[in-house]
Amino acid sequence: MATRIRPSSKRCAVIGGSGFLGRHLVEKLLEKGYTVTVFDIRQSYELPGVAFHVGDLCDKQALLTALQDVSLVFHCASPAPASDDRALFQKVNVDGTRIVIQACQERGVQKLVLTSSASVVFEGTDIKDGKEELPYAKKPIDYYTETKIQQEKLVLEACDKDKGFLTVAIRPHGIFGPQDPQLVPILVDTARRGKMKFIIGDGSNLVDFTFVENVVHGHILAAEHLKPDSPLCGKAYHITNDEPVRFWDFMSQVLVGLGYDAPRYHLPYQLVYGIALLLWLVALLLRPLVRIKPTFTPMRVALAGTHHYYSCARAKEDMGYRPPVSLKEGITRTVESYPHLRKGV
Ligand SMILES: NC(=O)C1=CN([C@@H]2O[C@H](COP(=O)(O)OP(=O)(O)OC[C@H]3O[C@@H](n4cnc5c(N)ncnc54)[C@H](O)[C@@H]3O)[C@@H](O)[C@H]2O)C=CC1
Ligand SMILES: CC(C)CCC[C@@H](C)[C@H]1CC[C@H]2C3=C(CC[C@]12C)[C@@]1(C)CCC(=O)C[C@@H]1CC3
Repeated sequence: MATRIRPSSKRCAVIGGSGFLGRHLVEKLLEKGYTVTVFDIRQSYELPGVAFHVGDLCDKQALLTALQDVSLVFHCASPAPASDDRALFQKVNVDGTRIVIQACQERGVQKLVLTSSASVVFEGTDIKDGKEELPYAKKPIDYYTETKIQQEKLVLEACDKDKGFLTVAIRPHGIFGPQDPQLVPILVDTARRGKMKFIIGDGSNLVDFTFVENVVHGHILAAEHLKPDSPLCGKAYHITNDEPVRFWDFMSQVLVGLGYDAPRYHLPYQLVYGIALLLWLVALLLRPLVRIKPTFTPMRVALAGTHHYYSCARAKEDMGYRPPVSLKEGITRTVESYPHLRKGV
């Protein structure tokens, strides 16, 4: 009788592996002896031993080809939050994630680890030491968050021990580190245009910024602890640096590290949020004629002016998570990795 040979548990695929988090994850997986396939709409680098499949995750056939003999899938693909494109978020994060789940099941993949976001519970008001039990945001702050909620629900509901298909969601927050295309580049661009002089609110709001290697560590721990009898099945986990920091202190440390002045003048939060909302509406109305991309979007202003930090006690308890890199060390390594963004360069 022919027996089906299960693929090795060290054969994995990283969907979105050409991105910021994806690439760091791929490098660490290789270091740990995994065989890695990357599936992404673009190929942004080359690495010996990594098989690249360029394709759209909405294309099931392309996914089925890439997932052959793979037992573990990390899904960390998403359109960038800044794209603010409702149809694209729906297509990739929701419809595309359904296709990822189907392709995994058809290919006999045993474990699916989703990169979700701690923002799935954020509605623009303070969250202090937020636990995973917090309800999903009823009024998500933007289309990106709205579809990340639906994506996470789809993946967690697909967990089925009887069918041998296990799922878990990692919720990182404010990922930063070398090669990040978002946080530091946007910050420096705003500073170069003379717009980083102001602190929104009183500057005392605490938030999580998480070094990318810690987020990678959380993903790999989750994959390795995800077993039929483990508490991880079908659950979400916050992965943070476990060192909440004042939003404006973090911004100032990065800016000063790169030779720019720290923001100094305070502006009332409600006023800036109102202006950002107005600009966003104007940009939306003018979209058929001209594409305007405001720097201070309502989402960014809300993130800059409220408390939003999360407890990672569940990850500590269930998978022994401890952040390997401190915030101080993470900031130093990040600043050193952007010599081209230094003031005057
Ligand atoms: N950067 C952050 O602060 C946070 C990010 N996340 C999540 O982490 C994940 C990774 O984010 P980053 O690395 O920051 O973003 P990124 O933009 O650097 O990487 C995303 C990757 O997904 C790929 N992709 C997009 N659409 C695709 C499609 N249709 N088919 C195949 N590949 C596609 C992109 O080409 C890109 O390489 C995302 O799911 C994001 O929602 C969660 C919390 C915070
Ligand atoms: C212009 C300034 C007020 C702010 C500049 C920095 C911002 C670009 C970043 C500060 C917090 C970041 C953040 C994200 C993107 C970049 C920031 C807004 C996310 C929205 C990325 C995707 C997520 O899932 C949540 C993140 C929260 C923090």
